[in-house]
Amino acid sequence: MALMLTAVDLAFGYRGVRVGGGVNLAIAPGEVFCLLGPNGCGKTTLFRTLLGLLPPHAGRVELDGKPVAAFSRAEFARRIAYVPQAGAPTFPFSVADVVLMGRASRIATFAAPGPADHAAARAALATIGIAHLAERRFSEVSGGERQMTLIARALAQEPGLVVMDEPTASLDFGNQARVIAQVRALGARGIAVVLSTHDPGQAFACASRVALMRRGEIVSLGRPTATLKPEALRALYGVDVTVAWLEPAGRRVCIPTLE
Ligand SMILES: Nc1ncnc2c1ncn2[C@@H]1O[C@H](COP(=O)(O)OP(=O)(O)OP(=O)(O)O)[C@@H](O)[C@H]1O
Repeated sequence: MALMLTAVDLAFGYRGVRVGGGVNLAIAPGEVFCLLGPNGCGKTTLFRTLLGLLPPHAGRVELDGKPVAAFSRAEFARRIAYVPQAGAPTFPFSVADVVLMGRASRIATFAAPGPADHAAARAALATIGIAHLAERRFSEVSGGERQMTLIARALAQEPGLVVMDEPTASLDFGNQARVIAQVRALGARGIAVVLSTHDPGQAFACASRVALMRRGEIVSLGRPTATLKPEALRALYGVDVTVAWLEPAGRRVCIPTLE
């Protein structure tokens, strides 16, 4: 399902606390949009506002030209999935049950999940490569495995767009690569992804566009090669950065230049 998420002159924050503003965005169908910025700059707060979980302080968020507030949560969830930062879990469900919960917006009230829902959940587990965890308790798998489970849940939802808040945080080297490959695969299947990360190199690996956020404002936005310049990254993070084309990888990489 191709859809378009837009933010117009958006200001965002918490009750009585403005975190950022002046945000204008249009996420196109199937694009991978990466948000970079230092700790505390407002990435999560912006995402929660785009998802309609926090009311805008000013401006508006629209989905296919309609205000997000005009959608019921179920209508919204059939279009947009959210992969939050994997926090400490409290519920004693199995991994398979958590993934099946991604189907909730597609199941009639009071109805049980049907064969198509179980099949979608199984397919999502297999795509993410965690079918072997299906019967384990969500509260007893590792932080990385929980993150992979939440990504599988988003896939089972069959959305047009997935918002992922630092999806590679707490993942080991291999799982980071698998998640970024999965992000690329979603984009290739026409599912848009909006993700935040602390690794600018990941934007080169998967993003069609990247935005740099500083103190709640987007200070630069464009294609990764045009936006992720050493000077811009230095201004953003306060460290010297080397950006270089790495022939064997077939893409640019980005590393801090240590003194
Ligand atoms: N519930 C809240 N009420 C008030 N202020 C909050 C709340 N949650 C976060 N903040 C503040 O909002 C600002 C932006 O936080 P946010 O979590 O959006 O940053 P972030 O860019 O996602 O950070 P990180 O990269 O560390 O995850 C911070 O100053 C934070 O302290």
